[in-house]
Amino acid sequence: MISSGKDAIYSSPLAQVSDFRFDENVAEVFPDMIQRSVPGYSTIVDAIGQMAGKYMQAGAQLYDLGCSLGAVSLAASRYIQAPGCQIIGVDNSQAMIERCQRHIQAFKSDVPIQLVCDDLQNIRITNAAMVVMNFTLQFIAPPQRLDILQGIYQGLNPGGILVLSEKIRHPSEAGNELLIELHHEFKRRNGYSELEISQKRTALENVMLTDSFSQHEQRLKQAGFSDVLLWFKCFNFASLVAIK
Ligand SMILES: C[S@@+](CC[C@H](N)C(=O)[O-])C[C@H]1O[C@@H](n2cnc3c(N)ncnc32)[C@H](O)[C@@H]1O
Ligand SMILES: O=C(O)C(=O)C[C@]1(C(=O)O)C=C[C@@H](O)C=C1
Repeated sequence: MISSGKDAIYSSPLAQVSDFRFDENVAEVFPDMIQRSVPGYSTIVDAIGQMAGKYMQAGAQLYDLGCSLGAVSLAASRYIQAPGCQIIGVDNSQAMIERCQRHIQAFKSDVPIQLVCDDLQNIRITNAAMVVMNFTLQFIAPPQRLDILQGIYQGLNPGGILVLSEKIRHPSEAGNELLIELHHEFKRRNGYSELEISQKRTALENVMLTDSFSQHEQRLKQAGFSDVLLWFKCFNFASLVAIK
């Protein structure tokens, strides 16, 4: 593993909080940031690996869209047993892809992992037994989300799955506020200050637009998926499996 630091990006008062970007500063502290920000992150990544062990068929591809530092790709590579598989990790952040390459080299995966630095919307999915978007779709402009899911559906082999993890919004205001408060308390317990929590919330406001569970379910069905299941939820973080 290459060295990575502690997330202190929002720890000092900023004159103006700019929109959140997956740049060099974020890439450098990303393992710490995501672990302390997303309840159940390690559980989710490991379970996605287990699903790769079950669903990957001989000669098929797994796409990890918005792969960041490759946590999902590496977890999948530890569980895949089927011969001749390939993992394709895609991210449009150069800083993430460069670090991801170093992580993967350090790990020496048995399954080949190919990295592509591009907008995931330019990637044609083919011969896929599994596609993963682990906290990535939330960063795509809402009008483009259905198109992306349709492309994934078309590129999946019969019986293939999409794992979609997202921060979600509860439809009622009171219910949503409760989930947000529980999430903020999770962050406090992981050492984030009120200033860090509020400045990051501002930074994410325009770039991370969340949908409700039923919006996700409806869109996945509209894209063609025959079954959609919620397999993980903690506060306002959820992970779904959509089966072709
Ligand atoms: C929250 S992180 C994903 C975490 C990662 N999947 C994991 O499990 O550790 C979101 C990632 O999606 C990438 N991303 C956002 N929009 C993208 C796009 N249009 N195309 C490709 N990657 C994108 C970001 O650069 C970032 O690395
Ligand atoms: O920190 C938050 O409040 C988040 O919403 C978490 C979240 C995510 O869901 O992707 C946002 C940005 C960072 O990439 C890490 C985690």
